[in-house]
Amino acid sequence: MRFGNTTVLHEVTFDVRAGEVVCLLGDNGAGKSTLIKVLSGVYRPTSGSVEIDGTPVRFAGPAEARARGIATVHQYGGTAPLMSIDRNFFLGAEPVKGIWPFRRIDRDRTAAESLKALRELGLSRVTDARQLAGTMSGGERQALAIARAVYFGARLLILDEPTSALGVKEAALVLRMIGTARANGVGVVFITHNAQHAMAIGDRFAVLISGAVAAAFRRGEKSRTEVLDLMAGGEEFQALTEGMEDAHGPG
Ligand SMILES: Nc1ncnc2c1ncn2[C@@H]1O[C@H](COP(=O)(O)OP(=O)(O)OP(=O)(O)O)[C@@H](O)[C@H]1O
Repeated sequence: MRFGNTTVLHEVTFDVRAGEVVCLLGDNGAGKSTLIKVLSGVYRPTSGSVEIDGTPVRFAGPAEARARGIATVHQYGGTAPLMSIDRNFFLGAEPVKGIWPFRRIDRDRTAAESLKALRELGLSRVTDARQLAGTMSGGERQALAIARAVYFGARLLILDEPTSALGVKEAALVLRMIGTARANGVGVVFITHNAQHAMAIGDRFAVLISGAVAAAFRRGEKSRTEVLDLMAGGEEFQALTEGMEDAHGPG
């Protein structure tokens, strides 16, 4: 993928199968966001191709990618805090009742159906779907966005740093929801800076460095330290912590 004279992605071969979680790791500026935008139809690749079921596809825009089952959830979940949980869940696909021109959203059905779906998908703390989404925690909002994608039949779910702003329990909730998506046969691309989160859920891993896939491996093939080092942040982090020990002096 080039922008003018700047090549942001090259040598990126990357595949995701149904029912697996592929973690895309990489430091800031490695090209993760650009890759997501290519996969989700925001950018058309200047060379190379995106294939679904082995057939090359060209998306005119994100709506076309969504129509082919590619759902993208960004860091803050894409939920509207001042809308109720059920409206967020259905977002334009609400069941309606009545006959035109008296058609209206069937609020009882949206509330009941979204609550049932969220509970089946593991969001058990939600008891009233008419509550504002803003009353949910950050992790619950992420989980809601993932649950919605699974419910509406996403085949590929792209998660852009869904756990990076969350505490441990909240991150665990999101990781569980990623597991639910996988169990439902959805292919997941999980973008993260957090090697621990990646290793908790990933089946395969790809490390992106300066726009190229520098390493690709399966679960269990590398230790956490090796992964951290690969993520280019690893060596720097070690140097940084060693530097800090020096700064504290002995004892
Ligand atoms: N539209 C563009 N035009 C020119 N350069 C771009 C464009 N978009 C991104 N880049 C450059 O490409 C590189 C990769 O950017 P990208 O946002 O994909 O990285 P990233 O891995 O997602 O980083 P981060 O974790 O910080 O979001 C950066 O050096 C960025 O400046």
